[in-house]
Amino acid sequence: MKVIDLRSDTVTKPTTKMREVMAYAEVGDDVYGEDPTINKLEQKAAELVGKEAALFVASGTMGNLLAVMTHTQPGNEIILGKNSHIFQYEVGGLAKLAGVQARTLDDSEGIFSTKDLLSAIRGEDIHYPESGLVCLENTHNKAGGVAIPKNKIDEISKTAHQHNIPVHLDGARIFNAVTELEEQVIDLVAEVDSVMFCLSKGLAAPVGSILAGTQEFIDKARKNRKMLGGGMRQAGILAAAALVAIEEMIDRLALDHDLAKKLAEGIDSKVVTLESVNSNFVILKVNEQLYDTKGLITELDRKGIKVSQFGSDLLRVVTHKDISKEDIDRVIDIFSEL
Ligand SMILES: Cc1ncc(COP(=O)(O)O)c(CN[C@H](C(=O)O)[C@H](C)O)c1O
Repeated sequence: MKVIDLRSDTVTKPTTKMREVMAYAEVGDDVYGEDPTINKLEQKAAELVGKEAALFVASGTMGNLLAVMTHTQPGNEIILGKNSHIFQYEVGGLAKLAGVQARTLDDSEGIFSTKDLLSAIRGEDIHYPESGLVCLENTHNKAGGVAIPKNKIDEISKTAHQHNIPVHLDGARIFNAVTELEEQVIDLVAEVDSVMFCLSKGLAAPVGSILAGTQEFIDKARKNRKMLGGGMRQAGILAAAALVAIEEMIDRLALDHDLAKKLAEGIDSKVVTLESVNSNFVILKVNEQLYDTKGLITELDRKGIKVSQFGSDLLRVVTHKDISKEDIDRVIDIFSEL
C-alpha cells in the first residue's frame, strides 16, 4: 500500500535533478572557503532575501541557534513567542549553548503585539538582564502555518530597533509566507536583521538551511558554526541540490497551498472537523467522542496515512511536493469512511 506522508514538509525527497547535480557538483574544502558550489549558493541565497551575506547550515535549528548566539551575549534575555519553534522545539539550545534566558509573549495568532513587546523590553535597572534579541516566525508553525503580513513584521522590528534590539526571523517556511501573501521575500524580511530559511522543507533539498544577515554578522555566525562543529568540507554536494531548491522549487509552493485548500474543503467526516487551513497546513479537530487522537493517528497510519499530533485533540496535515491531488482525494475518502 502506498504511504501518504502528511506529517510534515520535512519529509520531502530530493528531485531527480537534485540527485544528478549532487553527483557532479564542483567541490572544495569549505572550511577554507574553497567550495565553489557552497560559495555560489551562499551568494545567491543572500541576494534572494536582500541581505549582504548568507551561511549554509545543517538545519533550521542550527540556523536559529547561530542567530541567537551571534546576536546576543550570555546572560541576555531574548523576547520570543511562547509558541515559537525556537522556544518550543529546539531542545533548550538557547539556554544550554547560547546562555540566554527566554522571555515569552503570547503569539497564539502567529505574532505578539507591539504593546506586549514594549512591556517585555528591559529598561536600565541594576536587577535586570539586557534584552538582547527579538525573534519572530513566518509562517508560524504552532499557529497553524499562518503567514504574518509585512506590516506586522515591520511594526515589531521598528519597535525593537527603537530600543537598539536586533530582530531575527525564523523563516523556516518564509517562501510559503510570500506565496500566501503574494509579497516579495525581500520586502517581507527587509526590516529584520537576520533571517533563517529552510532548504529541506517545502523546497525539497535533502539537507540544510540558510542564515542571512550583514557581512559582519555572517562572519561571526560562521565562526560560531565552526565552534559547534558545523564547519563542513566538500559540502558543495549538498549546496548543488540547495541551488536547485531556490532556483526551481519556490514558485511551485502554490500547488501545495492549493492541495491544502482542496483537503480543507473536501473533508466531510464524523471523526474530524476543520480547525484551520493556512499555507500548506491543515489543522483538524478530532471528535473525541468517537476517537482519541492518538488512536486515530494509529488507525490512519494502518490505512497508509501519516499525520502529526498538533495538540491534545488536534491533527496537523502538511502538504508538499511528494503529495498529489490523487493522494488528497484518497485522504478525503478515508476520513469519510472512518
Ligand atoms: C518554524 C520552524 N523553525 C525551525 C524548524 C527547525 O528546522 P530543522 O531543524 O528541522 O531543519 C522547524 C521544523 N519544524 C518541524 C516540523 O514542523 O515538522 C519539527 C516540528 O521540528 C520549524 O517548523
